[in-house]
Amino acid sequence: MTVEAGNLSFRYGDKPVLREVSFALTSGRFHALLGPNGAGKSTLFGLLTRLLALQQGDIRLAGQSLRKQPAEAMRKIGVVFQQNALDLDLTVRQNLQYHAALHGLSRREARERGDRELARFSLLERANDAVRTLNGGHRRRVEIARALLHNPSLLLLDEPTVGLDVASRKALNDHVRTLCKSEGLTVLWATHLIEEVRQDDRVLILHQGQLLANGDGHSICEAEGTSTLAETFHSLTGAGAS
Ligand SMILES: Nc1ncnc2c1ncn2[C@@H]1O[C@H](COP(=O)(O)OP(=O)(O)OP(=O)(O)O)[C@@H](O)[C@H]1O
Repeated sequence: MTVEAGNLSFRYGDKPVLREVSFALTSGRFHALLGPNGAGKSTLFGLLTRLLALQQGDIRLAGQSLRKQPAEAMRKIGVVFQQNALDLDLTVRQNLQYHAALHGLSRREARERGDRELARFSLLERANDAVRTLNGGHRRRVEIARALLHNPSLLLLDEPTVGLDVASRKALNDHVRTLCKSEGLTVLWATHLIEEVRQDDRVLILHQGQLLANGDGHSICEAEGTSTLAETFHSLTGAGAS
């Protein structure tokens, strides 16, 4: 699904947090939204998911304006927020069923789709376990499975690897990339960690509310005269390079 954001500006009170941010996401591609802490990534996610009301500019999902046809546009989105949003005392399957019911899926559909997603994440055997008994990496997988239950065509993930160890971070990142390829999903993955971004990704670099770079990693490096994205990120934001 295509996403077009035009001229987005946002302020909390009199504090500007996003400044005239414009970008387009290509259907079926993995996009990394890279920015240091406080860059405005979560605020941008808030606008994309309508948790925050647009103040200036517009967002079009598959050509539909969030200002004019919000409900229709929102149905195509799956979201994984930075904070855990699972009920720890419910089982994995109950969490999925609850979410599916919110999206109007029948019990049978919910069960079928839930099990399909869990199988894809190698978690089917944990379906009847309380989420509390899962490790952090598995909980995040359940959150992604849940976000995919209603067959969205855009998956938004806001720093989904926070709190995970290096191996789990890499596994989750690889998994979402595989999904992107196999399902034709459009993905926007927000992170402040350069190691989660690849040179051939579409990359958006956000710093202090401004989009400083937007394009495929190679072209961004070429434009900056650097050889790696880590160097580019460091030279643009002063962060991220070791
Ligand atoms: N509700 C709020 N009220 C006032 N300021 C806020 C609010 N939420 C965020 N901010 C400020 O807006 C700026 C952008 O925050 P945001 O959370 O969007 O950035 P981020 O890139 O997601 O960073 P992080 O990775 O730390 O969450 C920060 O300076 C933050 O302190």
